Amino acid sequence: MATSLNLHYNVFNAKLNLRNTFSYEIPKRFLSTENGYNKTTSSLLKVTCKLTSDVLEKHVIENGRNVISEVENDDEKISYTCVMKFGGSSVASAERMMEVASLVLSFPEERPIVVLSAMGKTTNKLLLAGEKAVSCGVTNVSCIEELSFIKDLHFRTVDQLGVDRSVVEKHLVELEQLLNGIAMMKELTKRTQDYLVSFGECMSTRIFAAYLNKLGVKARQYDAFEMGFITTDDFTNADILEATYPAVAKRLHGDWLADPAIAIVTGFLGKARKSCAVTTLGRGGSDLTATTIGKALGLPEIQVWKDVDGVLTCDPNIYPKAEPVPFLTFDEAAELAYFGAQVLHPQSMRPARESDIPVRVKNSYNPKAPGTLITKERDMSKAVLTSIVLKRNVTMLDIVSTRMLGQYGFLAKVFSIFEDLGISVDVVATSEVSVSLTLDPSKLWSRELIQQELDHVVEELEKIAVVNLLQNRSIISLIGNVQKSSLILEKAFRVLRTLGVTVQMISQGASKVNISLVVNDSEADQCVRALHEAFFESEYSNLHKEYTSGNGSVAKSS
Ligand SMILES: Nc1ncnc2c1ncn2[C@@H]1O[C@H](COP(=O)(O)OP(=O)(O)O)[C@@H](O)[C@H]1O
Ligand SMILES: N[C@@H](CC(=O)OP(=O)(O)O)C(=O)O
Repeated sequence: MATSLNLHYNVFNAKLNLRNTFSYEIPKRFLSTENGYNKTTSSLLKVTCKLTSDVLEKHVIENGRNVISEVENDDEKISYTCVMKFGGSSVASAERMMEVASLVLSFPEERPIVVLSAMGKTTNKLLLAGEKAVSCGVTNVSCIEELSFIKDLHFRTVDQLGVDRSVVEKHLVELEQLLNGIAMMKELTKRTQDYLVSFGECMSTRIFAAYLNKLGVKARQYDAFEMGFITTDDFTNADILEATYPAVAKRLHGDWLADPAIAIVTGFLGKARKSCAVTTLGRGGSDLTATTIGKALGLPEIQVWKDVDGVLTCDPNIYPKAEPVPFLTFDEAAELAYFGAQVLHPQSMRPARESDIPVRVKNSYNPKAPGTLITKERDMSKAVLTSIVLKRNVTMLDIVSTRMLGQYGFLAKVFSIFEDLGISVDVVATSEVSVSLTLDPSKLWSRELIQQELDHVVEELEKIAVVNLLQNRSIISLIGNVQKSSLILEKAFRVLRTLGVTVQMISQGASKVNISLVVNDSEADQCVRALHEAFFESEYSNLHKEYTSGNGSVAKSS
């Protein structure tokens, strides 16, 4: 196999000095006559050189591209070929773990890194157990229902899988000790909360690795906080730092070269750079773990396995007729996740987009379904609406200038108030003297914006403006081709008018893939269902298809 690589010139040089050999073709533009390249030969030159972990690492860091799958080695491929993330629902029981194991092993040509979330609803149970421990008193910790549930689930799972109980015993003892500590201190800090929830992923990965080993498949378990995931110290919502990429690449490649084994990595976790304590990446953060590993190793594909047939046209819990979306761009997926589609972590697209690695969302309950492929670009010529997303419990502010400040000064002051208070703004619409905006309902991913903070925002804004605070609003985001915004809006407004719903704010995002509408919370579900029917099910959707394929026009057909 000889494939062209976007090799950096000096990496190419470095590679020529090596002993073990592999070969690939390098595009002419990356070659120099200094390396003995003869310009009269073909545009691609086949190069033979040695591969070491240093070279792999350097190449991956400098090029962000996959070498592993492109490298030819006479005997075997060199290292990992793909990352597969399985969420909590995919590993909720022993039965599910067996299915995931057979799914992983059904790709014998792959050498996967498997990222796992905690089993089922373990993270929620751990959080609840922590809250109960704060107030239940030390003597009652062992009676916390959620602790018993977690113990039962994990012991039952290891027993059913036929692996030794010692795989999780130590963690379950430590978990109870931690809950005792929380009960004693009558306090659950965010730092302790992160340590508490980390037990979920630490146990699921240990069980799964032990099970693969029992099957005779060599697997090695990794705690992300011990293998190079370095984050900010923002407990419960930490950001991954750049140093993570080389550290993770070095660790995984080094271990593979020393002793090849399937890697089983805890999702969602990291290690705080300053305090060195365990951090979490925000709820649903295992998706981000997977894309980070994909980027670190420059893998050809990142697979995210869920309990649905891919990213759907809307949340199936709101409307069960939601259908899979076959293709998405990174921008669409990021916008969709940010505006509330639970299916992907809001930050998870960033590493994939930065390294241009396709992300495939698949269903572990239905592996044959094609799923959703997320890439940098896709053919948008026929795309109108891709998905409808709902974000509930949004607070909206109408801020009208008292003209104390000029136009620039007014907007600058408004946004500096939000910055000072550390509150994220979602959707914004401005006129010369007023601005309407919505606030992220969870200033931090896990915590509600509290009334006291809102009062403080209003107090600050009232120094320069007349402020109207509107709560219990929802943002309906129409993700799709904003080039067709007239068509989308025409149809959306017709639907909303039929329902008698007043749209309180509209914003067309700079991303060019999102039009957001603000409505009352109480009307939101009904709007999503009606919009879904109109865009994806009714004769209207056929009208769209006709229109977008150039066979008709809205004016003519309507
Ligand atoms: N647009 C959407 N497409 C697909 N799933 C969605 C969407 N919006 C919400 N969901 C919900 O997200 C769930 C999958 O996300 P999540 O529970 O985080 O998966 P996992 O735990 O397997 O990673 C689905 O079961 C579905 O209920
Ligand atoms: N277990 C964590 C991390 C995660 O990503 O979970 P899931 O993949 O099940 O959404 C959570 O519940 O938030």
